[in-house]
Amino acid sequence: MSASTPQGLPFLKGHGTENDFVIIPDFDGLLRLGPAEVARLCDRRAGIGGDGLLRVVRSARDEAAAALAEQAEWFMDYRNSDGSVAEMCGNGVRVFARYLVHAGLAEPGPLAVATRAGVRHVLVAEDGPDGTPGEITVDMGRALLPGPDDIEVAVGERRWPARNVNMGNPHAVVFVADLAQAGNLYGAPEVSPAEAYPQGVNVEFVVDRGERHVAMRVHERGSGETRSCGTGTCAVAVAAARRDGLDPAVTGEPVSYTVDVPGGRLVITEQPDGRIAMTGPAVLVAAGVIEPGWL
Ligand SMILES: N[C@@H](CCC[C@H](N)C(=O)O)C(=O)O
Repeated sequence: MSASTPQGLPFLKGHGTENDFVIIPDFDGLLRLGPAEVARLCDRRAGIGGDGLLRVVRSARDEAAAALAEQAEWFMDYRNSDGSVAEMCGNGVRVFARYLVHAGLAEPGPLAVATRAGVRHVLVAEDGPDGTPGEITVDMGRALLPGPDDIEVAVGERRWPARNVNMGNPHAVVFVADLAQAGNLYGAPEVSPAEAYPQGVNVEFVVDRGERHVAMRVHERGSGETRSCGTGTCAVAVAAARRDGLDPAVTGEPVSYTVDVPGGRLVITEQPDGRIAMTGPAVLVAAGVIEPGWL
């Protein structure tokens, strides 16, 4: 038995600040989606198209999440568009929560989602009276700021020092004078020392827009340049706060940054206990059926 029907495999398409995903409901974990199948589905010309894929499966039905099943009924099996697996996706988890509510699998309000980085607690706001979808806030956990201190990112002849921030997945955050300095980002920026990121890295380029307000571009591991990265915005907010001499653990006061991305805006708040809340939109745009036999 598979998640396919005789008519084909149901899918949806959604995005969070234009970081877009193919959503595959596979509640009982019956599908075998390897890297090649994921890359085909995410192909923007020959497939559905997306920066990544979200497989919706009961935690108890996937060995990667079975241990979390008591805490979170649903597991977000996230893959990058090249088919690689990543620990966490901040925009993806908002879209995932939107799907659960849309499908009647969860109510608006608090909701737990299992991810490879652990359980994430999500708050889905009620839709507005005019039907405008409510924003979604995610407790993204704590940032780790591991060494080394000598990380450098290079694009062409330009080099910058970078901050290593781990949000469950790895990030290198670079402050630049102008976002255009990152170039076309058709290829991955060079990051050194390579040993700092044995599994690859997401790279954020950041400029200041105002007080506690920054803008960024991102080159994502496994997906290339995208129009947003939720975990990246959290990494950027923490790196910007430390650069600005702000640490909620020291002051006892939460610190918020507005982070603009090419696809929209996210608000990131770090609490004195180090937990980071990300608030932003999530949109479902289409639903359909993949032709039987195509995949
Ligand atoms: N777009 C995501 C991050 C997706 C995973 C990333 N490409 C990685 O490989 O770590 C987000 O919104 O956080």
